[in-house]
Amino acid sequence: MRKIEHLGIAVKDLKKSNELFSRLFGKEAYKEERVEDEGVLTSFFQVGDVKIELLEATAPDSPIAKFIDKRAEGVHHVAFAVDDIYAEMDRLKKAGFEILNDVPKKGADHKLVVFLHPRSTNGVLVELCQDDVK
Ligand SMILES: CC[C@@H](C(=O)O)C(=O)SCCNC(=O)CCNC(=O)[C@H](O)C(C)(C)COP(=O)(O)OP(=O)(O)OC[C@H]1O[C@@H](n2cnc3c(N)ncnc32)[C@H](O)[C@@H]1OP(=O)(O)O
Ligand SMILES: [Co+2]
Repeated sequence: MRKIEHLGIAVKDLKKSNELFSRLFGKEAYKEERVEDEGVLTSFFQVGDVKIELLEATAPDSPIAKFIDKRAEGVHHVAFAVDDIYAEMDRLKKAGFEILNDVPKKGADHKLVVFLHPRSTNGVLVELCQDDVK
């Protein structure tokens, strides 16, 4: 794992949270992107080397809707940049972590992503992302 690539923050209302985080960072989100397969609408802010990904649910069964129902708005996941996602999945599987998807999925902002179940990572949902060159 090279570095923290982004922090994912679950929000109820992306428009309102975009305004709030724009005031916090003193700049606008650089993009918004819908990821239908994850049931989310996202926006991204660049803060130094790290990105902040805001996530609003677009369906009631979206992981973001379930998270906010059970808990509250707030930090939802930590995403780490990797160079070879298959090698990292293999390493983590052998090290006893529970990988949630066998095949990397298309994430937002030109990434291939996989998730580790929070029950295998001290309650923190971990995402691995690799640049999607296609
Ligand atoms: C935009 C694409 C991508 C990117 O490019 O960056 C994204 O970031 S998409 C982000 C949204 N997608 C995901 O989160 C996919 C991975 N998550 C999952 O597969 C599921 O959310 C889950 C982690 C397997 C949980 O699903 P499920 O078992 O159906 O939900 P429950 O609500 O029943 O929760 C079970 C259990 O897990 C706890 N939980 C859920 N989410 C989190 C979380 N983000 N961090 C920590 N813990 C989490 C939840 O509280 C339950 O715990 P208990 O109540 O103690 O059983
Ligand atoms: Co993410």
